[in-house]
Amino acid sequence: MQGTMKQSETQFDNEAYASQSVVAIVPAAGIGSRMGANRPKQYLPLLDSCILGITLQLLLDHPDIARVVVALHSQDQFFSTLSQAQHPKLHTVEGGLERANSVLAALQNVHETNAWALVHDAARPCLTHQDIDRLLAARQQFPQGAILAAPVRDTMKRASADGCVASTVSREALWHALTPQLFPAQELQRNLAAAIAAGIQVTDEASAMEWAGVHPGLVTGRSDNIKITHPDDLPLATLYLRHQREQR
Ligand SMILES: Nc1ccn([C@@H]2O[C@H](COP(=O)(O)OP(=O)(O)OP(=O)(O)O)[C@@H](O)[C@H]2O)c(=O)n1
Ligand SMILES: C[C@](O)(CO)[C@H](O)COP(=O)(O)O
Repeated sequence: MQGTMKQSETQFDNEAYASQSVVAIVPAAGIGSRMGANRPKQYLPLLDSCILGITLQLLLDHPDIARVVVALHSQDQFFSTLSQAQHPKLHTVEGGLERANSVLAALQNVHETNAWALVHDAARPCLTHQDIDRLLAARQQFPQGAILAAPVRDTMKRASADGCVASTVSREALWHALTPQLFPAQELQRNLAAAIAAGIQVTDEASAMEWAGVHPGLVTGRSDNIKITHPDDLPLATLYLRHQREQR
């Protein structure tokens, strides 16, 4: 579709999108139970900062991101120590019990007309501006919204209850959902609120949009955009970030 667009149409879209704010939403209210550390994982040291500090700086530095709204745990004791805490583009809200509640709380702070919400996990500090740019550009092809995702690489198995292989699942059309996920903010807020109220399990923003009948676009993202979940993800993220900084 993009390939068949006339230059004047592309220019029109670029100008139209330029007048619409992009607000980054960062769910950072989790406790990091799988990490098993002595503090919420987003505050664990990473290079010269911590996981959340690196994620926020990356988003604050992007020229197309107007504001960053971060959802924090009600008992958060660490955020005020970050060098980004007083940044004029940064706003905080109190998160909720599940990730989806935290995202919804942050979306309620978005009042800009026709804003786009770019939702990104605090726990994914290895995101690059290159991937953000690719996702923002995809609004032309996917005006309903899109997510970064990675095609499944390995042979996939379905397990049976006894822990054996029940079958091999075709990986043909399977993707890993990553973040950021980009949607019109008002629609996302409406669909997320409705999905939560209906008791639907919403593990990412696309799930809420899918539940409302929307088919978000899939935009191939870099495989180093990992979510730090378990202890052995931290050295991997350190390695990826060092490599990215060497490439700059
Ligand atoms: N109630 C919650 C739960 C999670 N998150 C955030 O959502 C992102 C993805 O969640 P996950 O990696 O699962 O983080 P945790 O919930 O902290 O980890 P765990 O499931 O191991 O406890 C993280 O940035 C986390 O801080 C949130 O804002 N509010
Ligand atoms: C949104 C997400 O990062 C997409 O991969 C993920 O679903 C959220 O974290 P969780 O570990 O699935 O709770």
